[in-house]
Amino acid sequence: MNTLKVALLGCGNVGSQVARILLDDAADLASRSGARLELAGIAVRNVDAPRDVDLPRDLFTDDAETLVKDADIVIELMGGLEPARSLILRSIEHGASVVSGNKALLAADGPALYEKASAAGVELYYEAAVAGAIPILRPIRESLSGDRIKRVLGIVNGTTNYILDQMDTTGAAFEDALKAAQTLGYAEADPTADVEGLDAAAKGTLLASLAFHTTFPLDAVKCEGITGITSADIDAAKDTGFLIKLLAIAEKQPTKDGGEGVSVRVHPTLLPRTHPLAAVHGAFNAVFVEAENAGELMFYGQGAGGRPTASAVLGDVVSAARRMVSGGRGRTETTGKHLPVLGEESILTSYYIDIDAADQPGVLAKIAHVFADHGVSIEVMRQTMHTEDLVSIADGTASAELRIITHRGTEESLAATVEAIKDLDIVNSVTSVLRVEGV
Ligand SMILES: NC(=O)c1ccc[n+]([C@@H]2O[C@H](COP(=O)([O-])OP(=O)(O)OC[C@H]3O[C@@H](n4cnc5c(N)ncnc54)[C@H](O)[C@@H]3O)[C@@H](O)[C@H]2O)c1
Ligand SMILES: N[C@@H](CCO)C(=O)O
Ligand code: NA
Repeated sequence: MNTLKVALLGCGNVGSQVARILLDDAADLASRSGARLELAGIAVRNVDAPRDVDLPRDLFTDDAETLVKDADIVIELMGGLEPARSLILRSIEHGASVVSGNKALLAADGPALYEKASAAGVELYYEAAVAGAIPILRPIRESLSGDRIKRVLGIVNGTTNYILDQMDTTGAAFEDALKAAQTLGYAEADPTADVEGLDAAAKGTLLASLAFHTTFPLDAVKCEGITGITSADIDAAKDTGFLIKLLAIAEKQPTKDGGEGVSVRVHPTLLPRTHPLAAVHGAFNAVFVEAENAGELMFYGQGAGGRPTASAVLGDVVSAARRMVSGGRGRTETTGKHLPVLGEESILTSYYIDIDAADQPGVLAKIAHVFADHGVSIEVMRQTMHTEDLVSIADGTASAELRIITHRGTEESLAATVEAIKDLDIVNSVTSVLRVEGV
């Protein structure tokens, strides 16, 4: 049996688990790959740093450049753009196949890296980069390649799903839930990428590129994180039979000339509690795919954490090894469709708007007028009195809460409607504005 040399770059949450599995499960991995997978070395910043997993000291080096020169397969789990990018390029130049979990790098620079790998006849796999352990990239790239995907809705960030779930189920404060997610190893080194939606945006572009065979640039994603979500938003959602999830939504949308384009957006989203994605708790992830012929599919599992993510990495390593043993190329990126990339102005969505208004005759009519003037139609409107104080009702100082869900409209017209409502003299405040899916 041949031996393939495997170089590991990074030994943190994920890398340490990958090293452990490579050593502990060597016999199984060899029989599935058709070659022995020899862990040749692990590149880290500090070879003497304490580690959660007990690994042979002589495997460690701080010289990643030298390590990748002799490798057949390089596993990049350092994160960040540099030196990860240069080391991946160097590995490809030396003829190694590469497995990475680095969504930030792939979303920023994927096309250039896939092209280099393709030209060199080696594989570049990254199943761990989207939704951790869940097999989602390979099913989209291979199993669904005979279908047409219309839309992908993903809970693809474990940290934010954990935070929102804690806020919803235990009433936890945002900061406490974030600290717990960091301790559990879900969060990025800088959790801003998680809570501001950037991590989900990077994953959204990778999903869109594979699903729609069109490269989707990261800077074209409309991205809003969860830092603005208050307990009032959580309570209002609960009260109306919804919950809030941070979704990455990649979809085909009609273009003005009658064709179709692709949009990607990330934002906190209200979902009915009966929606399949509403059952995704804790740091779990799920990707809901709507395809023309397959219909609706849901992929569910652990999207973060060292061991689950290591499972996806090892799956890619075995696939790359098998290719090396049997020869021939795997399926490469198919971005030849070149659909137009749509910006914010073309995105169609529904809004939930919570309005604190005076409880006077004619208030509903005034508010309904603003919607009509902006061409936005209302799907549901519900009114709740804020007071049972008969004096304030009689003298006209009572207030009412209006909860409105709109039909789908453009972001532009919905945002303008909200601004115009805020300006009405009978409106005290607009207390919550969230986008809605699944109604
Ligand atoms: N943690 C998760 O749940 C998870 C899930 C999916 C994907 N990922 C991705 O996997 C990658 C690794 O994540 P992690 O959570 O294991 O990160 P981590 O911060 O725990 O580990 C990073 C490791 O890389 C090493 N490293 C960083 N820069 C280096 C450099 N310049 N030279 C040598 N070594 C260097 C560090 O010493 C550390 O050992 C990231 O790209 C991350 O986005 C992580
Ligand atoms: N920080 C990421 C890790 C998995 O990519 C998350 O919370 O989902
Ligand atoms: Na995955």
